[in-house]
Amino acid sequence: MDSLLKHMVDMTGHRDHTMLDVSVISAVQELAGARQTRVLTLTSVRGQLFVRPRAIIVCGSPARMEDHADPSCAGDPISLFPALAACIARHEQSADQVDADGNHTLWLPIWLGDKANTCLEIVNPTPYTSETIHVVGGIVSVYRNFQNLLDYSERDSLTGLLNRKTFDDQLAKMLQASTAEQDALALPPGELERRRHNDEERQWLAVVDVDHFKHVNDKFGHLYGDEVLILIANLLTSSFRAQDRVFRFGGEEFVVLLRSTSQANAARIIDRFRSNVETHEFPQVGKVTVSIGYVSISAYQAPVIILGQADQALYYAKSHGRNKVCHYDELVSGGLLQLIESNDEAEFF
Ligand SMILES: Nc1nc2c(ncn2[C@@H]2O[C@H](COP(=O)(O)OP(=O)(O)OP(=O)(O)O)[C@@H](O)[C@H]2O)c(=O)[nH]1
Repeated sequence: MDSLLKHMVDMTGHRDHTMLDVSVISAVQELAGARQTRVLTLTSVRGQLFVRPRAIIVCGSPARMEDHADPSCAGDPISLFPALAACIARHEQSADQVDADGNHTLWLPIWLGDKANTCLEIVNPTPYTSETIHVVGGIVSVYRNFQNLLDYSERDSLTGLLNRKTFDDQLAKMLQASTAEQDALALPPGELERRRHNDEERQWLAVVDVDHFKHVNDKFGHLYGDEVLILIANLLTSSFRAQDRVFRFGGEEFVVLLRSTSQANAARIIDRFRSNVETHEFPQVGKVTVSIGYVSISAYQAPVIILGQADQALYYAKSHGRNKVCHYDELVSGGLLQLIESNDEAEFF
């Protein structure tokens, strides 16, 4: 019981999804005496569910997060896990299976309403006792409640998108990934960006701002204004990939982090979203447009500089007709904007 309490205190002491994952699999591993425990992410891509491990603990080793060579890959199709697929389809609390080697696998989806984005997977050479299932079930309930709380603090209450607080963490993670790539190639700072060609994959940041939104509020009232923001949030979520991240920055401004794509693709994907908004019929309000500024993310630039560059491109779009997408680097190389220097002083603006 002491051990259970210790794990509960540890799990509920975190304010971060990664640490919570590590903590929950450590607890389950020890209390179930399992051979291996994993946290799986369940992602829906165009109606198909995919399974991707995000944390793992193997008996005798510490828990660790799973690294993925291709962050844009959603994982394996759920059809490779037939027992889990049936469990999700029937909205059940657990599924189990014994494989040819006699290993028992137990899956416990974490249901939040009618969606399960996370699942625990426990593998054991022997069947689970009812006491083990009972204890693990209790941990899963605490995990679910705590995930719910973390989600609540990370999301904007109007649109359900990630909020500004979460943006700082996510951008830092993307910059770290970019730095790791540079370090792996043993290149001096900035060299990776210099060597890149237009068709190479990079990370991107786009700032999206609704055009003449004040006019929407003034003419139709705040409730219709709010509805426009919710519908634009839905268009953002459906226009970008599950691996990209969409944030509401406040007011009528949104930020998108696009993972690993070429310049041509980034331009195409971002313009497709702009066009999706332009062609959407907003109830009562009719037509609404957005302006967008975007920039590639460089590991050696401060977040404030990256945001400042995307903002400059956005303001260029606003002052040149709106309903436009502008690429910061293109504006600079075309002599239409001045380069923002990434020196230490600039960070303080
Ligand atoms: N309904 C609603 N309005 C909001 C919210 N947050 C900010 N606003 C309004 O958004 C409007 C933003 O107006 P401006 O900054 O002048 O920008 P704009 O009218 O979109 O003009 P441009 O950006 O130049 O195209 C203001 O009227 C704010 O009151 C919100 O959560 N809901």
